[in-house]
Amino acid sequence: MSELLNFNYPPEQAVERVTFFADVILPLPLPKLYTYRIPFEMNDEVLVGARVIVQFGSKKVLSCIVAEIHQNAPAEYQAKYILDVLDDKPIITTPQLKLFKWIADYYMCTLGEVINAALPSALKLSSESRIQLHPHYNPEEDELILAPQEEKIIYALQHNQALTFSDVGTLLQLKSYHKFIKSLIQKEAIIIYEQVSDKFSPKVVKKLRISEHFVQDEGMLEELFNQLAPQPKQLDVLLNYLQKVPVHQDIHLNYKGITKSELANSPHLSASSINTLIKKGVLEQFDQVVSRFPVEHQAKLLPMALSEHQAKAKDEILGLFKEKDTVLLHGVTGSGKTEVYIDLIKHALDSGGQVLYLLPEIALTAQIVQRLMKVFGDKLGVYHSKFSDNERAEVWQGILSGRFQVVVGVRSSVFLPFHDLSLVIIDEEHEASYKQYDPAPRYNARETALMMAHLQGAKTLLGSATPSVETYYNCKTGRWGLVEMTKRFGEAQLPDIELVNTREEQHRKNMHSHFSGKLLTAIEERLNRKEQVILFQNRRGYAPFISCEECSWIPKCRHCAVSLSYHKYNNELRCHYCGYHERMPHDCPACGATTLKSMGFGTEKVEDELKLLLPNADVQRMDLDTTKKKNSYQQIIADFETGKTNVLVGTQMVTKGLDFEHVSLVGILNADTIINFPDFRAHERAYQLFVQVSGRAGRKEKPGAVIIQTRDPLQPIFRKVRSNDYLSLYEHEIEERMRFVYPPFVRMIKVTVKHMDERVAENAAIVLAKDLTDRMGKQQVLGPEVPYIFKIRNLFLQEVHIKLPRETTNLRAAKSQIAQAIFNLKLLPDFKDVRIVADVDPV
Ligand SMILES: Nc1ncnc2c1ncn2[C@@H]1O[C@H](COP(=O)(O)OP(=O)(O)OP(=O)(O)O)[C@@H](O)[C@H]1O
Ligand SMILES: [Zn+2]
Repeated sequence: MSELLNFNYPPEQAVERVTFFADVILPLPLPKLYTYRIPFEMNDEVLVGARVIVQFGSKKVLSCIVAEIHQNAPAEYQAKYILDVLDDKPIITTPQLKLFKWIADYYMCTLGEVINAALPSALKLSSESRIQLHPHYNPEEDELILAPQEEKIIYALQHNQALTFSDVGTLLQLKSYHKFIKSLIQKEAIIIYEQVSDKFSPKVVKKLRISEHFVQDEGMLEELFNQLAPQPKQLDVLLNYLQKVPVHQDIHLNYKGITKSELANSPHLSASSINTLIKKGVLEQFDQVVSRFPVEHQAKLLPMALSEHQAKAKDEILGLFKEKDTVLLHGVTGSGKTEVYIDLIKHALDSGGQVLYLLPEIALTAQIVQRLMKVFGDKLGVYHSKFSDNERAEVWQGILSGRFQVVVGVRSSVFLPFHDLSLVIIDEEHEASYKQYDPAPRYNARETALMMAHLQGAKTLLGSATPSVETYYNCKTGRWGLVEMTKRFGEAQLPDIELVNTREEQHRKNMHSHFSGKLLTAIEERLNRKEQVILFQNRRGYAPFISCEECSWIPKCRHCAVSLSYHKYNNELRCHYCGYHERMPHDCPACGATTLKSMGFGTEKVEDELKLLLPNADVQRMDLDTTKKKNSYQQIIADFETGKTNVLVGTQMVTKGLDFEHVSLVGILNADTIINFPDFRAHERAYQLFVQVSGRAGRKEKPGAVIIQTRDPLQPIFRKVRSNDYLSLYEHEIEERMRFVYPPFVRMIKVTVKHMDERVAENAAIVLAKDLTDRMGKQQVLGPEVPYIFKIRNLFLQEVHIKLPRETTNLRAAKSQIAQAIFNLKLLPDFKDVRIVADVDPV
């Protein structure tokens, strides 16, 4: 806790003293850094990257990060003093600060937003607004006209140093008390401040040890034995302690002590004699701070010996790293890329650097962490959002202290305080989930990690069986190195892929709900052979919408322009955009008929129906709905690994990276919705998805098969998927991108205009698009247009797309033009409450 009431700093000091100023990052979306003056006596204490406390505005006290220290007083305002210093060591490293500035710049947001996203909340400070008397206000002397409620507040403040807002509510017995606080602030009778407290709480265990004076020399211990001789039970406790903590061999062992339960864990020891010894002062209790990640994972195994192909790939990568900073490992599914990564990580750690291993999704961490833990033991840190705040803060600090040298994590791990990175691995580099949509910073962890590596002189290895077109293009043009692995590890073969025409099957009455006879038989066969099956459907819930057969009524979200999905397990209709939900009605609210029918299908329905169709299947589902709890991923994956379940149904979570020995069949229930998605990347995405999910089959000895259900088997993409022909996909795509001017030939920035009123949104977008066109030219500005989903959370949306030719654009200048256009728009009275979001490199 810091007392923050010290507003009276001593007057200006003697002249020879050097005056320093600090630019700080406040946790607010402010466009600029604020400059504060460092009180002379804190000159040595204020450090770049550490947290300090400052007063912001006239009413707020906040914690913030020092970004820079210099001697230039701000020209525009009188700098206030820093009030207090919180950290004696930086919690943000210098390369990290540089990276944060790059993110803010590149993704067009503020440093405050970056810091907010970056710091685990346990390292942010919690603050609660409180009020106190204004330092210049003396209720006894100054005459202010106060309302009776205001007088009550002042009276209370004369007797208590401070009140929280809720105290004021209780005091006045009123719900709407804020107006009195506001009025007192205006009258300068009170001020608001924030009580700041550190939220990170270390984990503490209670332990016991022999009180210090008994172990200072051997005589004392002997003396103690004599004293306790008449009490055999107590003597037993002491002997048991010494057996477990042999203090007589090494005095220092006593310092670590033992927990009470460990001490009591012996047949004839009584808890009461332990308590007596504590009371007598023979044993003392103390608190010990322990890690939330106990050191039980000593590295046990050497990495697996690399196969010839793997060793060759590794040598090629290391060779290319001599000339290039970035290399792509393009290896087919199951080619054993992970072992190559492990080998390279070992190599990097041996030479003393840090390693970051990025994965696109939590579902993937479970298996990879297991594999890495065996090799790297407790040097390995794990970082993702299913961890508690305190756990994340501990990983953060573990990297600063050098405890964790290699970290596996998802998107947000690019914010971690590395300072000596030598290798970054970006696994499944093609994944769209590396991009953050909302809120700002709307960063792509792949690009951010590349920049982080660049800033720290580290090498980056991207890996994928289905690289993104942009990445492959960088390799083809020679900017990045390329290493290929074209065969699966060992004897394993790529699976056979078969297409089932669901339109025809329907005619032949060969569809059992959403399963073709062929798929169903194939599943049954595998289960009879004690093999396993993965089924993919790209929607969660039971059905994407319901409809009345009589009157065609379809329930829609109240806040978004989408239909509500039906979730059967809780009989609910739910919006997947805003979370709005309501009970599934029994009969149609429009016409009253009882003919509501679910349309289309999601993972929940697949699970349900399969259980009916094949009663001997042990089906488990993995999607957003079944993985809300902290350990649910691990549980689902472990159950499938051990054979407790034999069919895994899921959304894109089951499609990539997972490695199961006994999966010999993969089924894609409906390929059509994936192919027909309206986006310039749709084709690429569909290819990636089909190849990745197919790649889960036949990874070890058992040969794999894939069944894809579609109404249109002649789609050219299937030919490429079946022959695993990435190159032909790439060539087709890159030609289209060139012809229709899309990335990688241009950078795109999507500007979304949002407003409650459809007309206002539309007009604002027109004005904005016009201004942008005037600035940048017709070629570069597209729109405005109404997106496919035109309303989300009660805001109507309009989009303007900007295309910036990669080779010729001055990106910084272009972004500043865009920012200026947005700024100007907001100055117009009609549009002042329009919300505008710029998304750089949208995916
Ligand atoms: N050197 C090795 N010795 C023994 N087993 C290996 C070796 N290399 C890989 N494997 C095994 O081969 C299988 C496939 O490897 P891995 O999961 O690394 O493939 P991948 O290239 O990452 O595939 P995907 O792109 O599908 O994720 C795994 O079960 C792995 O344990
Ligand atoms: Zn909604």
